Amino acid sequence: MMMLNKEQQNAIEYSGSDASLNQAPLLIIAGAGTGKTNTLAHKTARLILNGESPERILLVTFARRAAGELSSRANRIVEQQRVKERATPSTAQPIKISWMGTFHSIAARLLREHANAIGLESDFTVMDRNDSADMIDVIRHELDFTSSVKRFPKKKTCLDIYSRCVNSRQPIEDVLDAHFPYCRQWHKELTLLFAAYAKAKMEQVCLDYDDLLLYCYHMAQVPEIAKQVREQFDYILVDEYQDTNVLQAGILMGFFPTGKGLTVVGDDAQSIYSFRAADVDNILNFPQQFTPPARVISLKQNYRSHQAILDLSNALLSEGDEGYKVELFSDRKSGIKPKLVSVEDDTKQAEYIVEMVLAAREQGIELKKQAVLFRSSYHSDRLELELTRRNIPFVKHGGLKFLEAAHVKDLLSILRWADNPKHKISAFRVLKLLPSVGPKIAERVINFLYTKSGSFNELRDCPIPQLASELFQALVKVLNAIHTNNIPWSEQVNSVVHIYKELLEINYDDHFVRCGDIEQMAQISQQFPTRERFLTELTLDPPQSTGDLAGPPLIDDDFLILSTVHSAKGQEWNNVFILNVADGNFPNEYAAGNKRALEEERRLLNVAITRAKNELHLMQPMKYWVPEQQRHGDRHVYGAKSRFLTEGLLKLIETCHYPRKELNQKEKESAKLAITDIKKTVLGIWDA
Ligand SMILES: Nc1ncnc2c1ncn2[C@@H]1O[C@H](COP(=O)(O)OP(=O)(O)OP(=O)(O)O)[C@@H](O)[C@H]1O
Repeated sequence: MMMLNKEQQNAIEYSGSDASLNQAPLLIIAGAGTGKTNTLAHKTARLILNGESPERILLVTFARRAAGELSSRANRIVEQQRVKERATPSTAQPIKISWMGTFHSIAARLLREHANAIGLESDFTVMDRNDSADMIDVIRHELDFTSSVKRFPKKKTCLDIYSRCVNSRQPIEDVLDAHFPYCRQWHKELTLLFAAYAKAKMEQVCLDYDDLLLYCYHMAQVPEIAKQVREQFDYILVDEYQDTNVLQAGILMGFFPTGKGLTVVGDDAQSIYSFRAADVDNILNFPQQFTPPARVISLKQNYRSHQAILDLSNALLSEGDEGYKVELFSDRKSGIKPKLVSVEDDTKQAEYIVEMVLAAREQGIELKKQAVLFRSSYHSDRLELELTRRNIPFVKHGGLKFLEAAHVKDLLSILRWADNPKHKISAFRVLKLLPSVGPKIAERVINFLYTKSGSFNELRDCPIPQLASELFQALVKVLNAIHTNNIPWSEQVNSVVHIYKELLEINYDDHFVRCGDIEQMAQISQQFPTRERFLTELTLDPPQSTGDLAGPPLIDDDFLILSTVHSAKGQEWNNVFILNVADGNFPNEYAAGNKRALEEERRLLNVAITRAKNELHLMQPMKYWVPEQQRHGDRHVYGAKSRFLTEGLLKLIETCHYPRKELNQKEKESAKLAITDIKKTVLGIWDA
């Protein structure tokens, strides 16, 4: 078992739950790679080994994957310890912490448990973001906001505004002023729209992501319920606290106002979710919320990267405005200096990466120990082409989600509709899969169901075009059987798959390809104990691919990792390449005039840098491709040197050009300046 350092040990042993000692809650400020996950796993294991009941531990993580990882690590530690104590293999069952998951999934469970006390139906459906946007879209039209000459904000923008208001608990005027100034004129209409949206969700017994937190926040302020929840848990461990928003912090404070048994872990220098209204002040102000203030333990020893990489991270953060709490150090004092590689364009960028990745593999570093990180999903387009051409396997994280594939959505819609007959959006989607059924007929069927108070059985008498009749009757049978739980959960998805395969064939030319996903989905569903848990968890934290839920791929599979920086959080690789480190991208052009936004960009680059163990390559193309720009269509943009790469940082980096050419002394001097701004200026003359 690995040796824990002193700070890790202190954090693990600090209980924080002994009221007689007037113990304060605990804040662990853990810099990148300092063993945050490890410390939390040890802390959980220690509680179990001390005889605490797993049932009374609440574990809140940022993503479902992190919860699973934490629990299996804690299990391994408990197992090792038990074996050590008895010197024989343990026969005890693995520990099961049933109350673990994201804020959203914990909120959903608590709301269902206390639904009756707060006037909520316990069988509410959780809507995903696309469904929410679609519902808003319908209401926008119904309210006739879209027929005016001036363009009303798009459905996704409306949803973003709504979401910001809810998650930041700010009035709509303030949100519009701060984040959507171009929508200010629509303030009245948006208010009406959001009121109608809230009402429609209630009528259809649906909660969206933001509602889960909003309802839970209000529930946490009800003293009787807060007391019950408080008495249910002795220990509350919260990971990635830097990415919580005020609503999430309010939920914690509402349920656990004294902070007894509360430990939160986070890194102020990795807060990168302000677009979801995350507020870095939550972690900075945490200690002062309590009397006595929370105890703070900082983890500074980084076990991931060598010192040259940490020097770069420390320098980047020290030039920021926030006064970050932790300066990292490593025992590995020597290592290859990070590289800044300038290339002509994204074609050369891709060539360089392929060359370096293959060379590293020759030296025994597997592909999956190397990663290419980027800010936006499309940045890897050119590289993906090159990898495919050269037959180099890769897996991409972030970007289009598996659940967004049309056929997977269809399947889930059938199940969701069966679960909640009032779920109009799912009903609409499912009915339109039937031959000869368009929006009008679908609407008629849904209204018919409403008049029959939601009993699927009654739908058998609903008039339907001849061509759809047989499939419709079969569908109604399945919906009814599932809704009434006439067939057990273990068979429900299979019965949906059975009927859906016929619909798949009618609706998609490439149905053979899609069939595999559908069968996998049926398998995956069996990892969840109930239909409700399956639908809720999948909606809240969609897997990126079926592989995400199906467990690790085969041992001999090797593939390069491509990931957005946001999806790379919490991970590490031997060699890391960061694409398009240029102004306009790192930092993003929209952040340029805003101090707080600029700081978040700094943290984003920091997250990317601190994923690397040994080699770090910052790629600096002079121009790179940007598809579908609103005003310009596809085009190349010219990347000027990133403003984060100051003189101070450049001293810590080795700069080079690819393809390599020998530079004379004069060229070396001028290369340091990376004078690409001139091209940008010249082009800028013609910008509208
Ligand atoms: N005490 C220790 N001794 C040796 N290695 C350690 C120790 N603690 C953690 N590590 C190793 O350090 C690496 C980083 O740990 P971990 O992933 O838990 O860090 P983290 O704080 O969650 O990082 P980040 O916030 O950057 O994602 C892992 O490879 C882990 O095994």
